[in-house]
Amino acid sequence: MRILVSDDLAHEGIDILKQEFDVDVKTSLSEEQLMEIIQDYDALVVRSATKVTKNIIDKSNLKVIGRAGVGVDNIDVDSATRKGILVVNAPEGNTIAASEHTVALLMAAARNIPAAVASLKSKKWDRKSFVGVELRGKTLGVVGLGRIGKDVAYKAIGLGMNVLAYDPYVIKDHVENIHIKVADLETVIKEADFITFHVPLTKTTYHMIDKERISMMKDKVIIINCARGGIIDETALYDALVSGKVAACALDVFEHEPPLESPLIDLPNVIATPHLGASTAEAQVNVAVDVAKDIIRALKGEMVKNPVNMITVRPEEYNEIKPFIELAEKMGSLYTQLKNGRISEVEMIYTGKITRFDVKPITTAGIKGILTNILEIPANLVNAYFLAKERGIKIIEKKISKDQDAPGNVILKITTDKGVGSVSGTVFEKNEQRIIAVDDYKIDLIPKGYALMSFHRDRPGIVGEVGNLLGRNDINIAYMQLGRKSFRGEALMVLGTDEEIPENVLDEIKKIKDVSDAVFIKF
Ligand SMILES: NC(=O)C1=CN([C@@H]2O[C@H](COP(=O)(O)OP(=O)(O)OC[C@H]3O[C@@H](n4cnc5c(N)ncnc54)[C@H](O)[C@@H]3O)[C@@H](O)[C@H]2O)C=CC1
Ligand SMILES: O=C(O)C(=O)COP(=O)(O)O
Repeated sequence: MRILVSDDLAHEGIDILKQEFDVDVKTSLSEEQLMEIIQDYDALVVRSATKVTKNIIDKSNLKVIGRAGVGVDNIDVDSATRKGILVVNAPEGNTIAASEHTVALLMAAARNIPAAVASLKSKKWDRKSFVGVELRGKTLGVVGLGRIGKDVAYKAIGLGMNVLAYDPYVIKDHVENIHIKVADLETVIKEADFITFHVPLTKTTYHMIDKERISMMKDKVIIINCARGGIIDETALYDALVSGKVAACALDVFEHEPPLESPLIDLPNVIATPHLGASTAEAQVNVAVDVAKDIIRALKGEMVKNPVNMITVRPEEYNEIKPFIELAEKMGSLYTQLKNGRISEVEMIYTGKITRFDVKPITTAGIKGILTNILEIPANLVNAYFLAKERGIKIIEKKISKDQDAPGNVILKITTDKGVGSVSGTVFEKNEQRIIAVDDYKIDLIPKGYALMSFHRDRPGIVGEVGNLLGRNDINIAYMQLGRKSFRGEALMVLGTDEEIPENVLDEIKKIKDVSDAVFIKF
């Protein structure tokens, strides 16, 4: 397998990748250049410079895209997800670097440090022009209270600041215990003397600070943005810096990078660094190593640590749910091999001890199994939900957790325009997977290898007739299962076979008296 690294990555990460796979490092490629070579690679590793566009993704045969850092706004994650390409990032390794850079910018802006340095270096001894403001006792507004925002808040509290934060996704009580006051966005921007941003760039956060919101801020506010350009409308910010509404701002990030044409960087009250938040020796090693390890896990088909577009399984739960993930996929695949019809709803019902866990990965695997036989695009655990949603399939997940000590059971119920059908499965001790029912037929089937499933009316001799026919065609029977609704009533026969059953033999089976259907199943 081949890996392309298209941005600067610390050699510690590249060394890890090289131990397992072929690695090429080619940086500063244009979209066209990347499109020309991307088909040759299974994995792509980027930082923020490479824009991983839909065009690149569509051209690629990538299995995984790794982001050595946090923000994935330079990757078209939706296009990757649709194609079943896993996206991973390295969200922990640069928290401290970004948080320390934020504090550095905060202090530099409060004390006019860059301008004062430049003045002295131009041989001027000017002390009057650079009188600053103190941080102690002032209010720092923190927008986005994730890893970096929280760390900045702790540091600000250490500097004697009051912290007022806005993050609609954090639990208020939890952070207020640690002296961070939480409020809505308007209150934060109205009351803060300094405002710092630590939200990802998304459709919701794009231009969340515009002309109107700037007008609500205190006069002479100082703004720090070490998160993403695009969160603040740069034209509105420019006007406010010129008018003096905003006293100063410190920017590490810009809507278009490099921002060499941006009038913002020429303003005297703007401090600007070239996206250096994560650029410390320590952070670069951390993120390169973290992303390299996840790329290797992904290429080896193992569970990754930092998926962006796939459900995470907690490592301590993985061993418990893994056999159910495998089983659910086989149940889904069995269903769509056995029956057809336009699927409108998939319901996964869980009982017994599996209900103690997060079952979403199992549901996803069931959907993957269903879609694998009916879609052109290969379904996998990354795109299964997405593809199902795109086809208008409603997905319901239900846990019936009355007896959490009973063996775990999964029922997959599928509604189509031809009716409702189901497959049930369980996992015994030692992770033995079994399919225990198809519709109302009770069976006990190990979902492995090949099987013939035939529906017939129960009568003496019918099993022998099917067996004989397979024998005549040199198809060996490995095991047999019979499920019937009633004595001499409708029945389902499952014959495990060592060989594949060709179409013509299936047709002959279907012609046997009282056989209503016969399907060859591959697990
Ligand atoms: N300048 C640089 O070099 C670096 C910049 N970054 C940027 O910083 C961002 C934050 O990084 P982390 O703290 O590690 O991410 P994180 O995911 O831990 O935190 C982001 C926080 O933003 C919150 N959030 C999301 N949407 C929001 C909204 N509409 N309003 C308010 N809060 C919202 C989330 O609830 C979360 O708590 C990254 O997404 C990245 O864009 C990260 C590292 C380095
Ligand atoms: O991790 C992030 O989100 C960053 O913005 C860091 O970007 P970089 O890897 O230094 O180009």
